[in-house]
Amino acid sequence: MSIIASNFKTNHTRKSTASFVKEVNDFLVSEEISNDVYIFPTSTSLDSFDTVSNFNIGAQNAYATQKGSFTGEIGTEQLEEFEIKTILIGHSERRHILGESQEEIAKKFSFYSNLGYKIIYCIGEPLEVKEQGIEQTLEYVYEQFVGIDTNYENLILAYEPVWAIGTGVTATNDDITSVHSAIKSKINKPLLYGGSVKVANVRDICALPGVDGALIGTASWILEDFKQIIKNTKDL
Ligand SMILES: O=C[C@H](O)COP(=O)(O)O
Repeated sequence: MSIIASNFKTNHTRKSTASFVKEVNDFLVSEEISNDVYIFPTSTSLDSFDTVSNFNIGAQNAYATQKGSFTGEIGTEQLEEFEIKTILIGHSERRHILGESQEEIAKKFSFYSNLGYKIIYCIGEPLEVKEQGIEQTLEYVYEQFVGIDTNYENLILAYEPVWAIGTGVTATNDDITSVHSAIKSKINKPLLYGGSVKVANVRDICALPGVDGALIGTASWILEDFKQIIKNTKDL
């Protein structure tokens, strides 16, 4: 069954997040949707939300600590206040804009997996690598598994080609299936696709072999679009 996840990135306020989450929850109930749905709000919008069991709220990021002197970061003390047990790790914006190294990412993965968190772990290649071909792409992607326990039971993977994120350029079905089938042949975990997924293409993408759902940014920030995305994949 398709997994649908929304990464709010640096969008929505505490107030708009609360109403968004409530609307999505009501929608899942009224439409009797049993797919797993996730929303990753900003850290400032985390809260104790009242949600059905297949709807989870997660953190976009947190430091590998319970608490301490890590200015600007949050740790498990802040997450546990709201019973958050789900986290995104390895997102390309943290790798490429915020400069997180594979070593730091692996440390974070190890910390949160030891605590049993559900981890959505992101991988994906930049354009210059994609242009070198599928072998180089896979080589690059496999490097992003260094230090990562891919047998971890609470792991979901998300393949997000950097060149497709927020650009409106979705990977072709062939691009997606070739990378997904290669990853799937090595790692037996749910694998989401992310990168310019929207209402118009989510169903086709989620129906591809080796695709277990979608991690969505831009299109998921609009409530009506996110609800439609969930509806379009209800039976997949
Ligand atoms: O985490 C989500 C991805 O970065 C995809 O973002 P996008 O849907 O805006 O391309």
